[in-house]
Amino acid sequence: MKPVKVGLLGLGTVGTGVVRLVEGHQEDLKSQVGSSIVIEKILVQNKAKQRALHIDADKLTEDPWDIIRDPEIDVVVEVMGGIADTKQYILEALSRGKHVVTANKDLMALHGPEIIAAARANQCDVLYEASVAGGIPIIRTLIEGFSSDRITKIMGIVNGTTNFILTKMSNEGASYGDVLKEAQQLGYAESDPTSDVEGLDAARKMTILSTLGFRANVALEDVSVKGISSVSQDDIAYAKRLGYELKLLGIAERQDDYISVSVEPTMVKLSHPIASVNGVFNAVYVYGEAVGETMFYGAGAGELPTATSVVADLVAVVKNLKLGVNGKQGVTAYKEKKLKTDEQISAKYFLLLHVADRAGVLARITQVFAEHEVSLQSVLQQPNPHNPEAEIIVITHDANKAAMNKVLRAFESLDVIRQVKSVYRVEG
Ligand SMILES: NC(=O)C1=CN([C@@H]2O[C@H](COP(=O)(O)OP(=O)(O)OC[C@H]3O[C@@H](n4cnc5c(N)ncnc54)[C@H](OP(=O)(O)O)[C@@H]3O)[C@@H](O)[C@H]2O)C=CC1
Ligand SMILES: N[C@@H](CC=O)C(=O)O
Repeated sequence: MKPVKVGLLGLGTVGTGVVRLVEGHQEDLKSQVGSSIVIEKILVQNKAKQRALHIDADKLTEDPWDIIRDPEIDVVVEVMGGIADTKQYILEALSRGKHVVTANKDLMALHGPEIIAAARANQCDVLYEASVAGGIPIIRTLIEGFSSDRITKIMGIVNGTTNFILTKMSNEGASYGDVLKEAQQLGYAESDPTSDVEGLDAARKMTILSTLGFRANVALEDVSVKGISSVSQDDIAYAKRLGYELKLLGIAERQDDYISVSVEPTMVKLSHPIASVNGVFNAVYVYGEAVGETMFYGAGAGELPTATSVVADLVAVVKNLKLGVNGKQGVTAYKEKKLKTDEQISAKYFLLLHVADRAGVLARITQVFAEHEVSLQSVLQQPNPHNPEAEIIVITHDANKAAMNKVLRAFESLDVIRQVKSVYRVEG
């Protein structure tokens, strides 16, 4: 078979890893697919920029159409990021019969169905394994490994930057700002790290995972999102004292065909395997009705881990080329989603309340929970280290989200409560 020619859009953290793997593992790749894989041209923003790798100058271009419109290019690998321009390049590449591999979760979460339909119409592959959980092959696992099962829960640490930050805050007492800078230097964070710390990156990944896992048309706006920017050292310390780690979790659940998807900082019981997933590592816990509990673990971001997923997709495209089956994989039709109401969403909650330190306070607070039928697992009252008043820590039993919201609204007008300091979901 003649060499397969690749046009690479982007030569940053991930693009550099892709070049290293394709060049460094060339013989091994060739032995798997029967032809060499050649990176023919590379799109960058600035050809004059110093690069971590030596690349022949004539391979670099600042004009995307040099790649998209080149009839010699068989596969476009998109690792430049962004949405509007990238979508245009990918759709044009597909219309010209080129296969596409992308690491772009922003694009796939928003426009995945349209891009996949365009690929199918042109009998092309569009593969996006690296878009979720970096080096963990979770997308292929959900599509193929779970094809015989019915998944009811997908829960994961799917953002490496925030897990890196929370781990360093928890284990080393490091400051949020310093660790975020370190994550940026290590190439983990998005070009605008707001999408990492505010949970949007994780929400995009959970949109992709829940669409594939539940085989339903979940959209980004269906995901309720809260990030970690308001998590304090105090919250982390309390979590630890009570036997939990605070993690940014994506949680997708299905019950009787009703779905909920959220991203939120969550107290995870230390005995749950997700609690010990640290640093830039990601983990995705999947519960299938038949298989029971499973968990997939690995590096969630960074040059080579992410590049392994991109290059594995490239290998899959070339194998499909050999078999003449491009554009024929994947789920052909997703079910119309049904979203759970707040009354149908059930979880345990942790609350940290700053309260007046006087007789009867605890009774008035527990009364509010009782009025809304939220039952309590544990209640702890102690002096508040920051002022002369007191703190109450409550962990509820499973409660529906609507009832919890009513409790929180009632607390706004309860004079004995000075401040609802923190509210977190609890898992495990
Ligand atoms: N970093 C990671 O760990 C992971 C990243 N991803 C995704 O992979 C993609 C790439 O991420 P990453 O490698 O970190 O990004 P970087 O910012 O490190 O690299 C982006 C690359 O694309 C080029 N580029 C960006 N915009 C343009 C443009 N408009 N025209 C031409 N070239 C452009 C840049 O050129 P130049 O070099 O000249 O600036 C650079 O080479 C993103 O979608 C990201 O979300 C997915 C999983 C993990
Ligand atoms: N910024 C992302 C990169 C990988 O998707 C993360 O931190 O997980």
